[in-house]
Amino acid sequence: MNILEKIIARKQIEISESKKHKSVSALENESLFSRKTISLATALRSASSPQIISEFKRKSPSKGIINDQVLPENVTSDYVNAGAVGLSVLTDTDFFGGSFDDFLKARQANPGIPMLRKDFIVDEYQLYEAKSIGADIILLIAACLKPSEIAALSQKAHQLGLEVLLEVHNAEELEQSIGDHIDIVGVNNRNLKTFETSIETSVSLSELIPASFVKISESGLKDADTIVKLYQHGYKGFLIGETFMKTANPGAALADLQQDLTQHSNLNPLVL
Ligand SMILES: O=C(O)c1ccccc1NCC(=O)[C@H](O)[C@H](O)COP(=O)(O)O
Repeated sequence: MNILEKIIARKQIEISESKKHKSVSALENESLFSRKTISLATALRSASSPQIISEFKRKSPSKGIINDQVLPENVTSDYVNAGAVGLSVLTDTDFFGGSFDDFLKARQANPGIPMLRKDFIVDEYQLYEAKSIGADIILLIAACLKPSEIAALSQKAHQLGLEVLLEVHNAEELEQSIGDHIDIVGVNNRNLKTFETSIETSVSLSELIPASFVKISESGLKDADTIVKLYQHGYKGFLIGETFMKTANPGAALADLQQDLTQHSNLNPLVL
């Protein structure tokens, strides 16, 4: 089994346990469920410079513990103050050390910013969970869902007012899974078999993504030069976790990157 298969196998068990403990109606009765969601796609579409989606990530299968010394409410507030366009908070516990509690603390501290529930969504029930904790956007990973499942989960997500980020790793996943039901396309630079990251994945897929989609690049992003290069290939957003989280002050690391981006002389996107 590769890592994604292991995560999904565990996730299925977790979902069936969660369903026993909390019904969909109970999730619908949570106070945040009726909250009006905020669009990340709109914020990205209207931006005229590279935008950072900053991730709260305690650990990962590729790196082990990244940072177990910081609090989600502090880090995410610092991210927002440093100019993040959106927040991504891991809610997977077993592989990433995240939780609903982390998400709720981040949401409570930052009521006015789009937040991605970063998890492995394979069941409609998880969309109700996402809505109940105050998420605005959910992730659908093409590598672990059939195109028909992506379409059905997207439709339900939209009914609940959630946006959909489709994550792809290659051209085949992109061609099979993309459709009008997708709000944002994310290209993940991490090879899930080797864990290596290569921004060439984002570069090569950029021209295959129709211009009508807002696109973001995910994983292994470390510096302004790389972000500007990808911005020139049409990426509007950049999902960054480890580069910030591995420092003692993740918010300050984002502020430094923003400063580097501001000073960058080469910010015009390529006309593709
Ligand atoms: O991060 C991992 O090791 C990982 C392993 C298996 C599946 C997913 C994984 N990461 C999820 C992500 O997509 C990243 O957390 C996100 O793109 C941020 O990446 P990074 O900036 O490299 O932390």
